[in-house]
Amino acid sequence: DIPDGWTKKVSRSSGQAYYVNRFTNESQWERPTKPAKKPSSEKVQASHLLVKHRDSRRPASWRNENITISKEEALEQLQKYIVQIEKGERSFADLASEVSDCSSAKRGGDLGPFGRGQMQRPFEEATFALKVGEMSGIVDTDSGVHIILRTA
Ligand SMILES: N=C(N)NCCC[C@H](NC(=O)[C@@H]1CCC/C1=C/[C@H](COP(=O)(O)O)NC=O)C(N)=O
Repeated sequence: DIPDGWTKKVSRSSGQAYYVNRFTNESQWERPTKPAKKPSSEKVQASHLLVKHRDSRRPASWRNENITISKEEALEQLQKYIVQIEKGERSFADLASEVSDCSSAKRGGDLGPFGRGQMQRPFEEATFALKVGEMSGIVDTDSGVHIILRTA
């Protein structure tokens, strides 16, 4: 029969067998060859500074009800913020609270603890790859362009 963690089902439309990962509920046509992986329950905590642009999924924020800058312009702004933080001219939280286009700006950019599957994938991958206390480079999501500071 099939490896642990998988359920075999038959597609009503095609009569084909398919396999469901009991932990993630993801399904696949291919017959699984190894046990289904349990998503780790590991939590991380991070703050971010988000600069939205006209192609953002929601081009509006607490500080600007109609965001029209181009993605190129947003990247230039973010690059300047990175330099200010790396030179120690501004703290991450201080700058995020002033310029971040996310409501988390009110909390210095803090998003609170989160596990896998909660944030957009590029943001999640970048955060989980950081050590605690480390700042990311520029991370691109449907929300806009971000820098991330992992805090826990
Ligand atoms: N669990 C917490 N704290 N809140 C739920 C987060 C939902 C999550 N959000 C994101 O992935 C974006 C990118 C990283 C942070 C983030 C914040 C967005 C960015 O702004 P928006 O594009 O939404 O206008 N504002 C709030 O959600 C998602 N799966 O869409």
